[in-house]
Amino acid sequence: MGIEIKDLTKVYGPQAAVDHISFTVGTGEIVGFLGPNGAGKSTTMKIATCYLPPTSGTVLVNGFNVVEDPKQVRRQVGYLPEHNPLYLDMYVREYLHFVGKLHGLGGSSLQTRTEEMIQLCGLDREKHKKIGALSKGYRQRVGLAQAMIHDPAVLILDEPTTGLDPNQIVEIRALIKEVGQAKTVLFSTHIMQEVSALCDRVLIINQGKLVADSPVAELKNMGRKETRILAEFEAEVDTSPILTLPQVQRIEPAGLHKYRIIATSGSDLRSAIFRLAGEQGWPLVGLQQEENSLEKLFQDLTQSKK
Ligand SMILES: Nc1ncnc2c1ncn2[C@@H]1O[C@H](COP(=O)(O)OP(=O)(O)OP(=O)(O)O)[C@@H](O)[C@H]1O
Repeated sequence: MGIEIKDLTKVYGPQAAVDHISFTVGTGEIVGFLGPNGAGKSTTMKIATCYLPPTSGTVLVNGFNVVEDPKQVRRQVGYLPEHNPLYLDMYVREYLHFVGKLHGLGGSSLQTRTEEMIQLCGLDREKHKKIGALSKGYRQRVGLAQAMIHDPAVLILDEPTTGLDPNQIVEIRALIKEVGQAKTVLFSTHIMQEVSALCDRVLIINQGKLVADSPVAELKNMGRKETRILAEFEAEVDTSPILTLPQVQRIEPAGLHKYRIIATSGSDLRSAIFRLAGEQGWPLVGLQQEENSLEKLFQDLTQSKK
């Protein structure tokens, strides 16, 4: 079931911050939500977590409608908002207890869930501190712990790694990956490597409109009219026999003893080139199919519409 969004629009005055978007996030999927500043990511996430009403369209979270059944939606969903508002004067454990109680937990299940979240989110060493005394990374962990305390099936995380140092980024990503094995996760980010590292699928939104919804691997080949293979040799070689391979269009120099072989789209010529190198006695040391960079693709999809 996961998240089902159909023809969602949110209008602020004259501006359509979200403009007729539709997508689904299936159970057990981790999906990255990308877009430039002001594209409509947070607005979409706030609607899916019942913090904002939609102007029109339908949003279902695990089958429950955000407008008709917000109580059920809140039970199904854990939300880490962009600015992660926390009560800085509360102690970590006290705060998690407080949030757990808001979700209707009590007695031993409240104690157990709080301890589980402290362990899962790596908060054990910091659990006796006030939230105000924690570093940004640890506050983010508290934010994740509060989002998961009621064991929701769906997690919606708005820029969960923004402002963290590289070590903390790696740790929070690992945590998302771990919890994502059992839950549906939609998270927004500006970091392309994060999408490659974490996601099954990526959504790109620009000026309120969805401009891509695709598996990460497919996205890397999107818009590509040709296949490019980078071949590296130990010494200079006469590459003209490569031009006789079917589908090869041209060869360009790409550095010392390196050549970029350009072929028609969809053809993977690596094994043919490997065989040819053996026949010709070429000292081949590297053979690699080049992918689109996600950064470039993101620019293409989000700048052309401005
Ligand atoms: N309460 C509001 N009133 C008026 N306009 C708003 C309001 N909230 C958001 N907007 C506008 O809606 C658009 C989408 O904003 P949103 O916060 O959803 O973008 P975003 O993709 O999350 O951006 P960022 O990456 O910068 O967080 C922006 O132009 C923003 O100024």
